[in-house]
Amino acid sequence: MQIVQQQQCFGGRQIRYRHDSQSLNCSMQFSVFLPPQAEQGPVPALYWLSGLTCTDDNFSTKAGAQRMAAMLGLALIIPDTSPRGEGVADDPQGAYDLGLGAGFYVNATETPWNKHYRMYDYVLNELPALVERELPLNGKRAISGHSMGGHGALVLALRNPARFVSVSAFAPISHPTDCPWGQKAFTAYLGEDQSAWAEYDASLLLAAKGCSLPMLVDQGEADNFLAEQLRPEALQAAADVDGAELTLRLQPGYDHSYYFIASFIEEHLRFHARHLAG
Ligand SMILES: N[C@@H](CCC(=O)N[C@@H](CS)C(=O)NCC(=O)O)C(=O)O
Repeated sequence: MQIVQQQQCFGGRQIRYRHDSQSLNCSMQFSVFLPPQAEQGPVPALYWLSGLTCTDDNFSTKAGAQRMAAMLGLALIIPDTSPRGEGVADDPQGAYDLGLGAGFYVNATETPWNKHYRMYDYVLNELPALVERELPLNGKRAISGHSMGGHGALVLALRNPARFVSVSAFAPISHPTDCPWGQKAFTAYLGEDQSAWAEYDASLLLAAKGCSLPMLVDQGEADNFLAEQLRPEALQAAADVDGAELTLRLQPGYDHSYYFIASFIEEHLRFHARHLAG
């Protein structure tokens, strides 16, 4: 992997890398924050998955996570939200919620998407193997994300609890099989047969399998997408069935933006650092 850009930040380093991804079959960029502690020895990592229309840049420049990550000694690993580049399929209408910037963290099975859209494998396997080989990371991982990325974080953790110590989300798409964003993306990427969709629905996964990981979810009550797209009550109902360790907090007045994320990221970082230290 090659360094594209590098800045000092809170005594650590904010770095953007480019590499050839085998799972996505294209060249990809991702960003990393290495805290000052990484100069002394390997540190744990928080993976951050962004939402629709984002790249690795949104979280890096808008969330203000680096100050607290530097204090806590946490690395931040920030992938892009879809495969990119020439030859990578996009929505023919150029919609923001399908194709580029909208990979939904699934392994697509339908053409033309199945050539590149394998973000599930990328985030679960390829990216951790790469950064843990190349960077001073100790192999302990937590995962978080926003909206589509909150969905990705929950699904990855619920399906692979041994890979992560904790999971959190901001305004996650909690029940994608039952909302317009999820139904549109899953129909395109996974096909009409809805039996394949359940593996990528956090509420269905939680109801079916339970979860032993600590889960923290923040949701703004003034979020325009709350009722139609995000459905946190479905996640809460699933957690209630098996007594999963979910803390769902409704935050009055907050919308869907990075101002909301910036307001609560410190608490999420402290939550993950507590579990990563154990
Ligand atoms: N209104 C937006 C919907 C997409 C959106 O809200 N994206 C969220 C994630 S779901 C985001 O983080 N946007 C980028 C940003 O705020 O920096 C649009 O049409 O572009």
